[in-house]
Amino acid sequence: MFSGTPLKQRWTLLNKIGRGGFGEIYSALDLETKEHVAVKMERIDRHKRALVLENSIIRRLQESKHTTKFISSGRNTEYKYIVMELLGSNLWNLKKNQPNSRFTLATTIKLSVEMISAIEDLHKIGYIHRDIKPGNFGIRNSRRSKTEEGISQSYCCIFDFGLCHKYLDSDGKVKPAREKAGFRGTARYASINSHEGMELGRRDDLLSLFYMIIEMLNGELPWHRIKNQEKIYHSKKNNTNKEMCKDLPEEFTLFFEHINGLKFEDEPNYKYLRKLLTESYIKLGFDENTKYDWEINQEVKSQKRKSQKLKLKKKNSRDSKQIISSNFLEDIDKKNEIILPSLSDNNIQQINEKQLEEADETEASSSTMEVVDSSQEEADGGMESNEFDKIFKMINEDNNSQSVSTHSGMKKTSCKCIIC
Ligand SMILES: Nc1ncnc2c1ncn2[C@@H]1O[C@H](COP(=O)(O)OP(=O)(O)OP(=O)(O)O)[C@@H](O)[C@H]1O
Repeated sequence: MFSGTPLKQRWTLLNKIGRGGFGEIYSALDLETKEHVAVKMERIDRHKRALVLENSIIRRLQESKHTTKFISSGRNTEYKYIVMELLGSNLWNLKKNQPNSRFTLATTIKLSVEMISAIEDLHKIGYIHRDIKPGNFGIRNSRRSKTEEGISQSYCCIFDFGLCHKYLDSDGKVKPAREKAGFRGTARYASINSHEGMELGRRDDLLSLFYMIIEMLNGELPWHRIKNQEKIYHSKKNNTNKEMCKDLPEEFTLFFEHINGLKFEDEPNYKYLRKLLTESYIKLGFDENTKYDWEINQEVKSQKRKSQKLKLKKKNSRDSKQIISSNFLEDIDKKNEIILPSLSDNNIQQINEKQLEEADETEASSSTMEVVDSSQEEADGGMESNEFDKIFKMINEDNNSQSVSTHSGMKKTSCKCIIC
């Protein structure tokens, strides 16, 4: 599909990382900075020009720390494209990888506070999103959490502005609602107003966010398995917010009540919503050091890796000692003369490194490794090491032992130690 020629002689497309209703997203290499970026493409002949709108919104949102950094845009004979900062996983994929496909309260609240700000920033420039869903929020690599100027940026970013709608007129006033506007968005997260074909306003983005929050916490929404849009609408009507919030801190009910009480033209109180969630976060005993779920998973994984490496190291060390001591005993039985491989620290290290590499590969394909208590391992290994040292010491300390190098590089040792 692509000629392989870098876009503007600068960005070489690598892999497809996303595909949506409006286009395709690729990771690409910036030949100038050597950094990876994201490129969103849309066919030039597409009659709905979502990418043009998206381009304009991303550029206007650059003041916000909750969106991707705009890098460039352009077109070739087949495609229009936007080059932007490459984010990490979207929230849908992150949630899917959690146990029971749900986030903890701490992670959900932290993300929600950021998402409220992202939505507020978009509203401030006069647009509503109309497609708030987990696939449209991405996590910024923490490495990039500061701009070149050193300004700290948000961890959670909003993207995909192809369905946005301008709700403010040129005087900054809310445009009057159309009688019938038609359904917009993704059925699972769309507000009831959208199902009823009403003009969507700022409240509707937040109502979609509310559904997202419930889904992040419960794993799924009551209409999760329903495909038919009409049936989803009825399920939303039948499932009261009270029911959905019943096991959650009361702040979630207050959150819903605030947005549900808004009229089309009303401005949501974003600050109040953030405050509600933050209060609940503090009450639950979390603080700024509380980690996101995937960061904890990462730590557990790396702990497992470390323990596994340690376990292998100990095993290798044990094996080499056993080989040496059993060879030693066999040989001295036979002829009062032994041949010891010259296992210098270096050799042992090389063998260990190789086996550790193999272990790493094995681990990459296995997700169910046991966590080993490394402190216990340390103690076990230490004891055997002493036994090993003892035998070696006996050999080395024997005044009568002589050693000569053979042509194969092995040490031929004539031994008269106390064991013999
Ligand atoms: N800047 C980015 N960095 C990393 N991944 C991205 C970026 N932009 C988009 N993606 C990935 O591509 C997916 C689709 O992107 P986007 O939602 O912008 O496309 P779309 O065609 O409008 O999709 P949809 O029709 O599903 O709304 C996202 O869910 C995300 O996983």
